[in-house]
Amino acid sequence: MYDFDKIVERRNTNAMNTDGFRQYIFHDDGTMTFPFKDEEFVRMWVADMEFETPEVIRNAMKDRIDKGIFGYTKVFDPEYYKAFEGWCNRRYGWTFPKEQLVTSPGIIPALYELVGYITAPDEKVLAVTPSYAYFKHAADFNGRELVCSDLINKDGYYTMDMDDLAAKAADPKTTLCIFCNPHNPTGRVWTEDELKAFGDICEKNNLWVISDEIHCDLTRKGMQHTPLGKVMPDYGRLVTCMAPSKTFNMAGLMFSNVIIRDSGLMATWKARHYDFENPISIAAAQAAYQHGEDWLNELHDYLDKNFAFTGEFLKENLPDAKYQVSEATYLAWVDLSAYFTPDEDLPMFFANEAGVLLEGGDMFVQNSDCFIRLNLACPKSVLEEGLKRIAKATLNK
Ligand SMILES: Cc1ncc(COP(=O)(O)O)c(C/N=C2\CONC2=O)c1O
Repeated sequence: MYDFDKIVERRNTNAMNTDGFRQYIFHDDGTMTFPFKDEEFVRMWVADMEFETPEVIRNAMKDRIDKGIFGYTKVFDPEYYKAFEGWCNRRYGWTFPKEQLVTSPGIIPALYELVGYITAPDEKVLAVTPSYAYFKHAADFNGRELVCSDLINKDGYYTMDMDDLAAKAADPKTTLCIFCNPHNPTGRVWTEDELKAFGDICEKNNLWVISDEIHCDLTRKGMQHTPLGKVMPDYGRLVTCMAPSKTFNMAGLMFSNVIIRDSGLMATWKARHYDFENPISIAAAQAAYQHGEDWLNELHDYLDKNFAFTGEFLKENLPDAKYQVSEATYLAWVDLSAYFTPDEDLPMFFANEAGVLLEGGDMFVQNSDCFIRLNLACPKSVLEEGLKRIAKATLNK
């Protein structure tokens, strides 16, 4: 019903994906040159999708535009809470009272604020690694030390090192954990048992936890996301972050959900957070949760096929690459340590030798040497071209 094979032109739309890669990946000041024109690159880096945002969402945005005025706006209409809470209840069997829900122009801005609201200047933030770099940036921005607990990698399947987490959580100066559930970049969907073990460590050490669940709607068929709040139903020091931005390719609309249980932290948020919102973003998010399910189900089918194709391709063309289908996200995490050494700059190599833009190596804080992360949320034809170029450049190096 939906055309995920369609190539959508993104240039001249101020897209990070097409125009921001030099600065973000290579910290370039605009002088860097490559043996490829910008339009010749296969873009598999930043986590947004090459698929059109569902028409049902775009129609809701157009309807709001037709109302004609875009003055100061907040989420006053209870229909938004009903749509989002209904989504969580239907899909995850999890719910929360309306007074715990606030919104933020993105989860990263919320993390930047919450680290400052929750931790004192001399306190530390805990995260598992490899990690989405912005977890470290949120600590850095607030002048807090990030303490890393390396995930255990067993043939491409990652698990939490509970003994290491327990030891690091026991430090009285470590007061907050930013937890990625599901996990970017390894793609893990944490099981209830893993979440309970993690939750026990947090509870024993009275740790604040921000559970970043932005990827929760993007699971492979048969995988079930469990909100951390579901296995810690009575834990007051939990903040849960979710958003339609990854799910429906609307990150540019800057709209996400923050569920704060602690009344004291909520009071601080309400006192310090600038809570006006973009009226078109509210309309889009509400339509996503009310009417986005059909499109999402078809997206799941398409992504599952892209992950399966990637596995077959690597087995045939880069047999020493280690790869497991990600249980969630649209990001493939590929171990190329059989072909590269830790000192090699993989994003630079693949940009110059393959004309592929990807993230990898030390872009994920630590515990990520020789890995590349591939965005598979693109038409199959684009994925195939990207994989062919990656394999050719790797084998010819
Ligand atoms: C775990 C996680 N949290 C938050 C965000 C961003 O939230 P926002 O501020 O957009 O609401 C991302 C986006 N991840 C990206 C974006 O580009 N590459 C990535 O890995 C993410 O992976």
